[in-house]
Amino acid sequence: MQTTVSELRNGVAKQEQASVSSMNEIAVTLKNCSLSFGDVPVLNNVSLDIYNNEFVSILGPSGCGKSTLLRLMLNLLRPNAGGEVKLAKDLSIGMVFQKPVLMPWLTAIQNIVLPLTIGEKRFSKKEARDKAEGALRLVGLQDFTNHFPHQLSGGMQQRIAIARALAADPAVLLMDEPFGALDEFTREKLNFELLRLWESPDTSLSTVVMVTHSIQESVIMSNRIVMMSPRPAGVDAIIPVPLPAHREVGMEELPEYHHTVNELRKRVKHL
Ligand SMILES: Nc1ncnc2c1ncn2[C@@H]1O[C@H](COP(=O)(O)OP(=O)(O)OP(=O)(O)O)[C@@H](O)[C@H]1O
Repeated sequence: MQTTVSELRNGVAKQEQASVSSMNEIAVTLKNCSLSFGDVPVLNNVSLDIYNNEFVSILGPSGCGKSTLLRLMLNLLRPNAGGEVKLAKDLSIGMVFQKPVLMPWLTAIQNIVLPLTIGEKRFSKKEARDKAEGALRLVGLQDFTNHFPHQLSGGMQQRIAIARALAADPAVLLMDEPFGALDEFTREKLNFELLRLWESPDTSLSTVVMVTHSIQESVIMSNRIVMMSPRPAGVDAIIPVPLPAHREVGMEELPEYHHTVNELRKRVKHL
């Protein structure tokens, strides 16, 4: 069936694809990945498939190895012998960290342009500027192009960091507690802004993997939740979230939401 533009705008198409993700192509796969820092084992035989078009959250006890898992996916770390990390061919990957890590002496747009003009996949200055302007529009900060980080709120700075990652047109976005440093109000606002960006036909983004400490955030945002065990971490459970595909404010009232939150709480107690 042909997808209409309005369906896409409503975010239905991407989300529906996610709900049948088991039939979709794999975006990132980890097979039998163990990893140690010196003689400290951090990951223990982690196998995980992340599908195109899905939103996956990673939960687990502090220090269990969630960031390490993202760094494996990003190819910044290699697993021990016998482990394998594969990114589907031609898929580009972006990363957003807990803190926005902006250069204080550069304006909002200069912070986004800079990484586009260095490294392997380099754009011309004009292309980089156009992409950065587009990304600022996506996150609603087009009127703050020439502001410096100290002139922006914490939430706005994190939006710049998201825009910086999106400007490079990633298909897969890895996020390490992206909203952990924000107040509850800003955090909830950005949760839904991120979902709308993920659904939007104006971005190349199809897959998000997000580390979070918040059970509630993971349930409201994800299609599946990966619960990690304590270090050396393995996959304790993978929990599908039975909420309607298009997430909206107020779904926290639904029984499916409470059921999933309670199930995760019980699991956390037994870890
Ligand atoms: N570069 C490194 N060298 C040595 N040890 C490291 C390094 N990076 C992480 N570790 C250790 O690996 C373990 C897992 O760290 P990681 O940051 O992946 O955990 P996490 O689950 O993301 O933690 P948190 O939830 O607290 O952010 C920790 O014990 C940490 O001290």
